[in-house]
Amino acid sequence: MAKDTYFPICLRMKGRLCTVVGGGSVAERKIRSLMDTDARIKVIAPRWTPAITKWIDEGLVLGESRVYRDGDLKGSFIVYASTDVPSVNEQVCLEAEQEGMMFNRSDQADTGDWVDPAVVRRGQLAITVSTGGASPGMAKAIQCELQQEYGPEFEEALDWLAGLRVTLKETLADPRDRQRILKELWTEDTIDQIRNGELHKLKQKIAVALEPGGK
Ligand SMILES: C[C@@]1(CC(=O)O)c2cc3[nH]c(cc4nc(cc5[nH]c(cc(n2)[C@H]1CCC(=O)O)[C@@](C)(CC(=O)O)[C@@H]5CCC(=O)O)C(CC(=O)O)=C4CCC(=O)O)c(CCC(=O)O)c3CC(=O)O
Ligand SMILES: NC(=O)C1=CN([C@@H]2O[C@H](COP(=O)(O)OP(=O)(O)OC[C@H]3O[C@@H](n4cnc5c(N)ncnc54)[C@H](O)[C@@H]3O)[C@@H](O)[C@H]2O)C=CC1
Repeated sequence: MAKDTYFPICLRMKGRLCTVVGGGSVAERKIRSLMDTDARIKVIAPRWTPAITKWIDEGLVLGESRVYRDGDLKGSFIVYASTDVPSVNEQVCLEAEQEGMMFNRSDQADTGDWVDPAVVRRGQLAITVSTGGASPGMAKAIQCELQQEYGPEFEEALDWLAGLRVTLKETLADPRDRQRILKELWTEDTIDQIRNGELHKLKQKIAVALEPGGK
């Protein structure tokens, strides 16, 4: 049978309620990932890991210390069914489906609305890897490689690029002018220059392009 092809998008999570049912190592990983965003996070489980306990104590996560009950998902934007009991996960997914909420089922790759990718974050840069459930181990291995290849210098470079874009929008009225200048940046060696911490070389390219009569 043909495999599903998943559609990658980046969701805006600010203020949205995400409910995680289950409090084990998988739930912990899902919550850790949600905590990179400004989502509101609720976890429902009779027992949870020390890391989850700490987040609840710190007020970063709302904890309901009990088994899942029908109706628990009220108000959720997205839902994780992440217990180690398949019949419970099934119930959670059923409620989510009835309520029209998107859900992820941790114990079944091909059930649910999405699968989580492995992510490397460098500030606003998010590099995601997905094998669509075929091999989470491979996704993780590629994530480890990308972590080495794309270090913290990419966060700094992206901050600068974002600022540059804002400035150009403010100072150059014609979008074609902005595009011409920004295209000058992206030559074969730009990524290596960022990697080598040579942001000044990017700044130089922009300065040249901005000169009167510049390229
Ligand atoms: C479908 C998916 C659903 C979902 O969770 O969204 C899913 C499902 C399952 N994972 C299983 C096993 C493992 N998962 C990991 C690791 C990660 N799993 C993640 C995502 C996903 N896992 C989604 C698909 C992603 C994709 O394919 O690209 C990552 C990328 C992100 C994250 O979880 O946030 C995170 C790595 C990144 C990180 O750590 O940051 C490891 C490796 C390890 O832990 O070292 C193992 C053991 C090795 C192995 O099996 O390869 C099992 C089998 C359980 C069993 O055998 O019983 C199932 C259930 C099934 O296959 O049905
Ligand atoms: N998506 C992924 O990356 C992976 C998924 N899995 C799958 O995810 C499942 C969970 O894995 P772990 O977190 O390692 O299990 P775990 O055993 O560490 O944690 C299970 C959690 O579910 C809670 N729970 C049990 N019954 C519940 C109920 N009725 N209501 C609410 N919470 C309940 C437990 O209190 C516990 O917090 C595994 O069974 C496996 O099938 C496993 C490895 C990776």
